Amino acid sequence: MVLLVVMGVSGSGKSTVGSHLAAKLGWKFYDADDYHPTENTKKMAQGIPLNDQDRIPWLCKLHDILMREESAGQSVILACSALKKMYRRILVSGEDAVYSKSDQLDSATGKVLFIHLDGSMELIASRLEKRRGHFMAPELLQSQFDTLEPPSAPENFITLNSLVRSEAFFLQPY
Ligand SMILES: Nc1ncnc2c1ncn2[C@@H]1O[C@H](COP(=O)(O)OP(=O)(O)OP(=O)(O)O)[C@@H](O)[C@H]1O
Ligand SMILES: O=C(O)[C@H](O)[C@@H](O)[C@H](O)[C@H](O)CO
Repeated sequence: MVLLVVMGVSGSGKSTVGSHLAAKLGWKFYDADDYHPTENTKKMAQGIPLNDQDRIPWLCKLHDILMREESAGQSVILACSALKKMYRRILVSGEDAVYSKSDQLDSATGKVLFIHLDGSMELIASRLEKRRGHFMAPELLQSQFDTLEPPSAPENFITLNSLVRSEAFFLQPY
C-alpha cells in the first residue's frame, strides 16, 4: 500500500501526471482542487492567493482522506500543491502538525511519498496561458513560486522535472 502525493505549483502538471499514473497503476486518484471550499475557489478565481488560514482546514480534510485509504489498505495518488513544508506535514500527520515542532513528527514522514514536479516559471506560465476552463487565475503563478518551499531532507520525496511525460513514468504496481 502506497500513499503518493504529486505536488508543485499551479500548472506544474499534478493533475495530468497524477491521474495518468493512477490509471496506469490501478490506484485511486484524488485531486485536491475538488476539495476546496467555495470561498477558496472564488478567491483564486479573483486572483487572490490563498493564505495559511484558507489552506489548513483543506489540508486537514485531505489528510483524513489519506488516512482513510491507508486504513483500507488502498494505494492512492493525491494531486495537491502542498507548497510549504508545514502543509506537507499536515498531509502526513494532520492538525497536530500545525502546533508541534517539526522534529516531533519526523518519524511519520515516511508514510507518504511526495513527488515534486519542478519546472521553470517560463515553462509553467506558457502552459497556464493555454489552459482553458480552470478556475485558477494564471497571474497567481508568481505567488505560487513565492510560497513554494521545495521539499528537503528528512522529508520523503523525489523531484521530477515538470517536463516528465506521464506515459513514461517508471513506477510499477506493487
Ligand atoms: N508533462 C507535460 N507536458 C506538457 N503539458 C503538460 C504536461 N503536464 C501538464 N501539462 C499541461 O499543462 C497544463 C497544467 O497541467 P495540470 O492542470 O495537470 O497542472 P496542475 O499542477 O494540476 O495545475 P493546478 O494546480 O492549477 O490544477 C494543462 O493544460 C496540461 O495539459
Ligand atoms: O495551495 C494553493 O494555492 C492551491 O492548492 C492552488 O495551488 C490550487 O488549488 C491549484 O493549484 C489551482 O489549480
